[in-house]
Amino acid sequence: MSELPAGVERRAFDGAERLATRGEPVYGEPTDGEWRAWNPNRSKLGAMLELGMEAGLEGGETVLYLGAASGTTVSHVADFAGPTYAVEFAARPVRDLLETAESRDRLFPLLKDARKPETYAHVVESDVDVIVQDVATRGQARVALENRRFLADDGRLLLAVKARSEDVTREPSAVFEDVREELSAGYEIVETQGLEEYHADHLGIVARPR
Ligand SMILES: C[S@@+](CC[C@H](N)C(=O)[O-])C[C@H]1O[C@@H](n2cnc3c(N)ncnc32)[C@H](O)[C@@H]1O
Repeated sequence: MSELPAGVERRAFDGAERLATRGEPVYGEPTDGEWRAWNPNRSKLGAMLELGMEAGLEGGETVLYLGAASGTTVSHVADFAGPTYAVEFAARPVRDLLETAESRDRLFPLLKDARKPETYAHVVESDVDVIVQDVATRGQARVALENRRFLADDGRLLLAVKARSEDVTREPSAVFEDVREELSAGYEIVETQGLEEYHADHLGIVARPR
């Protein structure tokens, strides 16, 4: 089991041990004082941590988060990380994301398309420590490759691949194999693990830039 980053703890909520961060609640999750439970069923990164994947997070990192939606996961990230740039291209969830960011001064929502990194390259600092990606769109490997330019040489990609977003008709394992293959053009894969305990047909990938 890899260690949890500083600022993420296992704590008891109603008698059950759960991951938790400190911050304002966002999606109706249980709280205990300033701690809020991190629901792995609603968060691929939460599932990756729950499963003990080698995310390499220590806390305080600079993060580029792709596919932030309304902020369920990125709010937890901004609770323990440093500057957290949250890219989401759908206007509606970004409205909620902006609200989430009000109580988090290290969270920077960006209404941008993750396939067009040149449109936010002037905002996101270079050499980020971590890219977290959960875009649920076709071309997930390409998105990771195109955003690699932001990642420090010793940085990490924490990627959740949704098989059905690539092709609903194919076997997830075949889709995952293709994604791994395509990713290898720019990344060395450190670890993969199926997330099905929490998210059907999703693969968690930890990778380093080549
Ligand atoms: C599964 S949801 C993300 C959930 C979120 N990561 C969480 O855990 O709270 C996928 C999101 O990716 C967004 N998305 C898909 N393609 C995108 C793109 N090219 N650029 C930015 N966001 C994208 C969708 O609008 C959607 O909100």
